[in-house]
Amino acid sequence: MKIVVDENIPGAVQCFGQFGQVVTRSGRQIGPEDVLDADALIVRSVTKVNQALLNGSSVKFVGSTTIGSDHLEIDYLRAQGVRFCTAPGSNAESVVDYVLSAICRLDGLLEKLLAGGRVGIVGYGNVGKRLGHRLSALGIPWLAYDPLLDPQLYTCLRPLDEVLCSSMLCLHAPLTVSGPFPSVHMLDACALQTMPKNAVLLSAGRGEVVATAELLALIDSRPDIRLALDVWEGEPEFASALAQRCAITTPHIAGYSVDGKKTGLRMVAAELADFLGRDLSLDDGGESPVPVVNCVGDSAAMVIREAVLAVYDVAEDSKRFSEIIHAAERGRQFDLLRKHYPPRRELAYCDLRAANPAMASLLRAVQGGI
Ligand SMILES: NC(=O)C1=CN([C@@H]2O[C@H](COP(=O)(O)OP(=O)(O)OC[C@H]3O[C@@H](n4cnc5c(N)ncnc54)[C@H](O)[C@@H]3O)[C@@H](O)[C@H]2O)C=CC1
Ligand SMILES: O=C(O)C(=O)[C@H](O)COP(=O)(O)O
Repeated sequence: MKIVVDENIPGAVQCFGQFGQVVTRSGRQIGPEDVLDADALIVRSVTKVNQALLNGSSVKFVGSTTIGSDHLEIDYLRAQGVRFCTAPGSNAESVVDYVLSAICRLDGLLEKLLAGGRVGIVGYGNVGKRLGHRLSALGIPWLAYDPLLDPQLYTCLRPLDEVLCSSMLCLHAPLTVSGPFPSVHMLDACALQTMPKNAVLLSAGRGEVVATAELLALIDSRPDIRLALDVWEGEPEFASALAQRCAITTPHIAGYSVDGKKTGLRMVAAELADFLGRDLSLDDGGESPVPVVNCVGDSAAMVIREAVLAVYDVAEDSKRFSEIIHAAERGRQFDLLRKHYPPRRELAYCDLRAANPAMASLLRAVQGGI
């Protein structure tokens, strides 16, 4: 059995090696000739898995170690009887950690939210729900927009115009181009200009959800809006004029925790084992050691900042990105930052300790416990 695997999936060679011969390729360069005689294909979000890639190939299983599925031509895979899977929820906690880190790093934002400033969440799925849960635990008010869910089941759901009117808007919708509520360019000039004064826009779903040209046209007249962008239209290329204007700018790494990647790999490996009717052996080093963080602050904001930034400081990623904004071959540099991403743990896997016992419940809230 031949399994073609994106070379940038940590642990994949060993994991999929138990099922057959593993051949690694650069995800953006996997072409029809690579998969012609393959039985399975394991990808990340950078490989378009469509008719052009698979036509005439022997691939019968496609696994993507990602949450997003916009790179898969699902109708085609179904029509061809190709079994496929993604890894729903695998790195959702990592994305929430990213949002919390951005909140801690944007001057005054944490204090504003703790004092009653509201977060608006667009896309109330695995990421949106976990984000809402963590914000509630911290006592931060929030609302969500998700037109595909029943507002009678989820009372947090509100119309988009109301959600846009928040101190911070967090975009976590998937990229869709059809159906009743396509998300492509849903954040256009009309929507963006209704954002309140001094609002923050954080985008960590897919870059194409924001109409980049319209955002670029707007930002000169709205210097008050602060931007935290992790995803970009046309990755790995990105608009340097937009990146330059961001308070936080990162190369699509919100979901890049060690824990999230490991979960994604395990989910896809389990699906392949099931497809093949084989047992799965997960000899991937088991669980990693638990990092210990000691927090000494004596105010809520101090303790939250200490804990969150000790585990994951988005400013470090933002600094690395700022160094490539004007580089030659920006797209290649963007991919290199992703390829050589430093190990990062999720808050939920850390042992957070407070010197002041009164702060202990706050640290549980940072991790999602209430
Ligand atoms: N920046 C990063 O590193 C990462 C980005 N992502 C992106 O985030 C997206 C969301 O992730 P999950 O929450 O796990 O996905 P999910 O599939 O669990 O939830 C997505 C939610 O968005 C809703 N939705 C669909 N169209 C919408 C629209 N037009 N407006 C508002 N809501 C809409 C859906 O009804 C669903 O409830 C993924 O599809 C992926 O593209 C995911 C992981 C990491
Ligand atoms: O899971 C998703 O969806 C993502 O966007 C990933 O976290 C990042 O994508 P890859 O680098 O794994 O393609």
